[in-house]
Amino acid sequence: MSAPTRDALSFPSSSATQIDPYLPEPRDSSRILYPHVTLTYATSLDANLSLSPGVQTALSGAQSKAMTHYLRSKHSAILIGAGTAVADDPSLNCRIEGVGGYGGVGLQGQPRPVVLDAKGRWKVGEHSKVIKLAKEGRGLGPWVIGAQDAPVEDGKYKALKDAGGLYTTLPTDSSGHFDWSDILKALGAQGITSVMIEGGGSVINELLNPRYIGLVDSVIITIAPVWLGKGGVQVCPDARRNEGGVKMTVGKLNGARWVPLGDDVVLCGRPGWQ
Ligand SMILES: NC(=O)C1=CN([C@@H]2O[C@H](COP(=O)(O)OP(=O)(O)OC[C@H]3O[C@@H](n4cnc5c(N)ncnc54)[C@H](O)[C@@H]3O)[C@@H](O)[C@H]2O)C=CC1
Ligand SMILES: Nc1nc(O)c(N)c(N[C@@H]2O[C@H](COP(=O)(O)O)[C@@H](O)[C@H]2O)n1
Repeated sequence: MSAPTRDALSFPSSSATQIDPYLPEPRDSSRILYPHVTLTYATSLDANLSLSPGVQTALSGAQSKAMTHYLRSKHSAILIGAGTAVADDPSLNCRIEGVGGYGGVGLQGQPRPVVLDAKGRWKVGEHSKVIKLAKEGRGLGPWVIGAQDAPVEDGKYKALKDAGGLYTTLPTDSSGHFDWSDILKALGAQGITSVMIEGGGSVINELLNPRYIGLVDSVIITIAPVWLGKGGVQVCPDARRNEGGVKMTVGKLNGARWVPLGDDVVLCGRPGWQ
């Protein structure tokens, strides 16, 4: 057991029971091929994730932030795109009271950070928060997924390896993108049974695209009572169109549940089409 820490967060069980139906079953071995996918992010009233690309913007209040860390404790991995890794220098660990590093045993309850970095944009190293936390025993080392022909700067493999992480590659299509089925199968092959995908804008809009929406099990959105204005990183997926280019259907959340948390509201549901 590690000593409880001052920065540990807590999330009341009365709120947790409202979110739990949207979360993966613990240790669900049927999810080996394709992990359970929870898409989750915080947005403004005008559907922005941040003020502008590359700018970290705090939207979640204290209670919804604790909810995000509760979600992190319920997934075996947490995935972001390189744009978010570069903008935010995120910690990507779980800081809820009782997980490993925050009062719990070993690294129990800590999710594996995964960063999609097809073009080698994220200069991860000793200075990165996620690396420091892994070395302090407060998080797992990150896995970085690059393109097979992407440049890898000196020291990247070592920095990741020393922190218990790794660098791996996947094939890309002609526009340099991984196929999401390949990403999820690669995680499943490493024993990941559930992944929480936090963003940023490109990642979320891709997964809400009609082509991929079937891979997403749950969506959990924190809506903060602010407007960020034009020029932000916006959640706005491609529409589903017929051959003539006319919009056919609208995406929607089935089984929607609204959970007020402080000044924010958390919307949970299962994605589908109307
Ligand atoms: N409010 C919130 O909950 C969140 C806000 N953010 C914000 O979002 C912004 C970053 O968003 P974006 O610039 O859109 O970047 P992003 O985080 O979506 O990363 C985009 C990059 O990820 C890689 N990538 C994504 N999908 C890929 C695929 N299928 N195949 C290969 N590589 C892929 C590529 O390198 C691409 O350039 C930041 O300002 C950050 O602060 C990020 C996460 C959550
Ligand atoms: N839930 C949530 N609320 C916000 O207001 C946010 N800006 C984000 N951003 C995401 O959280 C990551 C930061 O995590 P750490 O606290 O550094 O562990 C960031 O990278 C985004 O994915 N999320």
